[in-house]
Amino acid sequence: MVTGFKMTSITLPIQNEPLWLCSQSPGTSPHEAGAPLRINMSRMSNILCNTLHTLKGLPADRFHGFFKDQTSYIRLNHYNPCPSPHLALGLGRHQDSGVLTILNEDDVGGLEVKRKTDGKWVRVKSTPDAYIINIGDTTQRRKSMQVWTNDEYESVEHRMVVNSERERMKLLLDAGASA
Ligand SMILES: O=C(O)CCC(=O)C(=O)O
Ligand SMILES: [Fe+2]
Repeated sequence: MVTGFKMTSITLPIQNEPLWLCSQSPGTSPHEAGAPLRINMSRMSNILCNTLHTLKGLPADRFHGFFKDQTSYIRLNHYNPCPSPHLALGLGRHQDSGVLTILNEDDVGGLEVKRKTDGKWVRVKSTPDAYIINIGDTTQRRKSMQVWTNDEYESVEHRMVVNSERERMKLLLDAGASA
């Protein structure tokens, strides 16, 4: 049994004006701290959807109506250091649901994707100022990027490997279409 490892995830729905991310700087209200981030990531997912569709020859606004009552979330994942990283995963293998997920890789690292050609797990390199875009899988059928593009964009299986010494914080945006 692995003891002393904990992964915590906080989820903030975008649509319903819920909780705000806590501000770390004294004197800044949570509202001021959270708003720019939330809006920018939400806008980024719209721009990305349009771009991905345009690249495939689809009209950019083809799916706008699908986001009328969007089910998007911002998530904050926190992974404690794990004393036995070879015995535990921060997050097991999965494909993201929904339309797409936006995240970035920090210098702690640990995100791995399963390469389709040989089934090997490959570590994602940390690239400053770059974002990773995960294509949503088919579990929600009509509401995933893979289905919308007729499998032209395929979702990838991924997992999180933990670090023995350093904690890891990860901010993600899960873009989801109307329920
Ligand atoms: O924390 C990460 O780097 C990835 C987490 C992830 O894949 C997820 O929450 O869906
Ligand atoms: Fe994921």
